[in-house]
Amino acid sequence: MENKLVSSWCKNVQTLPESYIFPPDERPGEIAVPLSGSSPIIDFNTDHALILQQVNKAGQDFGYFQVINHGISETLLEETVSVFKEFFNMPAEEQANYYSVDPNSKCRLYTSTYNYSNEDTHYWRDNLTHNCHPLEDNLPFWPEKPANYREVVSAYSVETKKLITKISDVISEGLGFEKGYLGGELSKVQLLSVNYYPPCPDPNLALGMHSHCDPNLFTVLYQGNVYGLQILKDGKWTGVEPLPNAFVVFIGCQLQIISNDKLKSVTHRAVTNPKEARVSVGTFVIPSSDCHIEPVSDLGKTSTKNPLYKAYQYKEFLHTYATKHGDFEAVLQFYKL
Ligand SMILES: O=C(O)CCC(=O)C(=O)O
Ligand SMILES: [Fe+2]
Repeated sequence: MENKLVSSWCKNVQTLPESYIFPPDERPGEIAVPLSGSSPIIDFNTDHALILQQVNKAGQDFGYFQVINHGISETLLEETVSVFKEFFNMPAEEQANYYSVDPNSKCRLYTSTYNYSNEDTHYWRDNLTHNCHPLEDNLPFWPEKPANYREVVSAYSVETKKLITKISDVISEGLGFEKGYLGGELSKVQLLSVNYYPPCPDPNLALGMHSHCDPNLFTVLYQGNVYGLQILKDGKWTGVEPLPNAFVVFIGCQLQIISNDKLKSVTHRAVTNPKEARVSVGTFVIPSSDCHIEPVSDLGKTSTKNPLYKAYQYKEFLHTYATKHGDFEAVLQFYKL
């Protein structure tokens, strides 16, 4: 397929092309929505019991939280974002080497969604996706340019893996499971998904990413310092403020089901802005495709007594999620007992 990346043609464009203008009822409207002042921020360098309590509360009330003092250096975060910016600013001929909409390809560079050719309206974003671990198996498929891509992104993947284990353990403990319960098959895959949102000529008419819940276990997102992320809270789109060096953690659909609705998965999307390119670096923690998923009671040993959802294999969930076009409410209804 022809290279349609927004980053490869948008620099010469002053008005938003028709195919990026959403119908009036789907537009983000005034983008200066109030940022969520009560946004849950959790300091990972504090009392362990307090962290467990805060993670549980945020997962129940908000479906996401921001983590500060997580142990990943500011320098590495800056270097990582700068490598991705360079990647998305390479000449179109270079980018074309990585362009792929094949969901089975080991490294995918595409624009809007995988469904570009059938979309009514396109999203103002490009995306690069590849697996991270084990590094030695996956690294050969990663971009070779910019020259330091593999070195910097390896370091980032290793550090985020450590953070993912910390987060996974506090969520496990907070739910009353033993430490490590959410590791293993439930967290088998670490998928890197980098979004690039170039400055947009008319952010009130366009969207960067569609409204969705993450279908996986949980997601760790570094959104840098440019605003664009919004969550749907009490029926209103609310901004998630970019905090210096913070990670946003989203409770995924699988955690909502495993926790029998104790934790909630929150609907979110991305809007654009006219001035600054925005890079968001998502790491999706994903169960193996054969992984057995069901609501689990305390200590994670037996199925819960009053399960709200029936058991399934993760790959079945993905199939249902696709047939329901990512509508999580409809998917939940499908698995409801
Ligand atoms: O760009 C963002 O802030 C949102 C990214 C996101 O929700 C995702 O990649 O699933
Ligand atoms: Fe997401």
